[in-house]
Amino acid sequence: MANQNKTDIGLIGLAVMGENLALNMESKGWHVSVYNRTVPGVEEGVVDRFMNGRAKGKNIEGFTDIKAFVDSIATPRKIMMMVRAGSPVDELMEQLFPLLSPGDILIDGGNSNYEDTNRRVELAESKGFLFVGSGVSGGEEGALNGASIMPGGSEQAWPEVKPILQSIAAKAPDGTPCCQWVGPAGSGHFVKMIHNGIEYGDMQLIAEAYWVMKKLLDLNNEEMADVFARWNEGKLRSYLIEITANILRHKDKAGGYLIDKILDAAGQKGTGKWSVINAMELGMPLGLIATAVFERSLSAQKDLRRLASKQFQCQHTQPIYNKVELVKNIFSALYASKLVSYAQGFAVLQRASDAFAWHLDLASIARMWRGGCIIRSIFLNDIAAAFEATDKPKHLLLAPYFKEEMKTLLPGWKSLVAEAMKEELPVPAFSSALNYFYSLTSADLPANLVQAQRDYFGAHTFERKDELRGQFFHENWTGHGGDTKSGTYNV
Ligand SMILES: NC(=O)C1=CN([C@@H]2O[C@H](COP(=O)(O)OP(=O)(O)OC[C@H]3O[C@@H](n4cnc5c(N)ncnc54)[C@H](OP(=O)(O)O)[C@@H]3O)[C@@H](O)[C@H]2O)C=CC1
Ligand SMILES: O=C(CO)[C@H](O)[C@H](O)COP(=O)(O)O
Repeated sequence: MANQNKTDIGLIGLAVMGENLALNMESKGWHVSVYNRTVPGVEEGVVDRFMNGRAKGKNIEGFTDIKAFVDSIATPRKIMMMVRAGSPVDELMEQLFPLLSPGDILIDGGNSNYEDTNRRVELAESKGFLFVGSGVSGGEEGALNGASIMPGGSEQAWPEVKPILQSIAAKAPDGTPCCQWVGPAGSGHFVKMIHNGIEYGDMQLIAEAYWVMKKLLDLNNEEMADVFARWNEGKLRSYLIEITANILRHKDKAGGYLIDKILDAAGQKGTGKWSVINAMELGMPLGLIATAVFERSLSAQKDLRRLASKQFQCQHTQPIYNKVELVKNIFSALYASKLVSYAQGFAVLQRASDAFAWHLDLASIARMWRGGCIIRSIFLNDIAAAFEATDKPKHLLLAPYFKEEMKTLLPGWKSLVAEAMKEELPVPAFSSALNYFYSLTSADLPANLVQAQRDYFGAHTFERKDELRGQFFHENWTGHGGDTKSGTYNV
């Protein structure tokens, strides 16, 4: 009786994601309470605008008082927060704690840092509540019609939240919901962070493909849109390739193409940077995503680039390339580099899973990303299949299918990078991926010299090829050093 007339779920934060998720939930038959803070003179009337606008006539209750909002929800309460990541989540939790009952569930659907989520899961559980840190991807459209949802944290909460979260998730082509339990603590947000890092990589790679077509082939926007649209029918079929074709065709209200009027200074909200920081912490190479992050940073230094461009005139020859052949090579560079990026990203997930005992199911993660999210693409099926194989690959690029793909793509890929370098045209992600591939496939690397240098100046020791691994040696390189060695730990 206590739950009579109460709502099924509460949602806090009526910005683009929260508003659309609330409507999505309602459309799946859930009775929803919504709340947004009111900041006098700054942020007023958000709830009223929603309730009198898109939520009008729907099974949604709006609240501006947080206690009334909490009281309106059936217990155990499920409250999803879709607010700006960082301190707003902590502030909200502090406001909510005194209003909750034991067993209530908080879901953070924002792009929170996974270490914050680790802490919040512990804090909420210490107070008798459950906490789910869930990545949500899909932007405005996904939030409304089906997102990819990556929940982790208090596992006890999963049976309670599963029906709602899976109902609002996208469905993969085989009908499975793109929402499965990821693992404990902040694992859901870690997975979302790597998803976003891969998103950065995909976007940079597509941007480089666009740039080569524009600068070396002199293709116009419609011609480039045709190429992307054609690629979207094949192995590169993906949401980002599809929207790139649409973006290139989009006309500005004032005339001309909008793409040509957008300033080339990219923004970033942190998840790409965190991916790289965490990969470094785990000792894992994530060079393609790092390159994508740094390229956004360099793009933002527009004034400096403008100045530098006047002092070093880059030498582009006239476009004399064979269009068909160059477009084929761009395809090879894009597809092969994308494979490298996903291989790097999944390797970081595996390392994090091992380091934090999360037991991540990489195939399930790949399947979850097939629908709803920004990086959804056809080739995630092949990635899932590779991780599901009985003979699990040590590295994604060593899975039989991808190994053959790389062999086919390599000639066009390296030719494209060489051509672009000669033309002084930046293709940092294509070349970062190629260098990674060359290093990965080199049994020998010049790191012997790095080790010698470290030992020469700091007695950091080295292992020898002619001795068993794990034994560390120091050489008295100058004849006047001592025998004392530095520690052999790696940080
Ligand atoms: N936009 C996107 O494509 C995606 C966003 N996300 C994540 O979802 C979350 C919501 O994103 P989005 O909808 O884009 O909007 P924003 O990231 O702009 O977040 C705005 C919301 O946060 C609320 N907020 C900000 N500060 C506070 C605070 N101190 N206390 C309470 N509420 C606060 C705002 O309330 P107010 O209106 O009062 O300012 C508003 O409801 C973010 O974590 C974002 O990273 C995830 C996937 C995709
Ligand atoms: O999470 C997302 C999609 O999955 C967001 O769109 C993401 O915040 C975009 O990141 P950035 O602003 O750093 O480009």
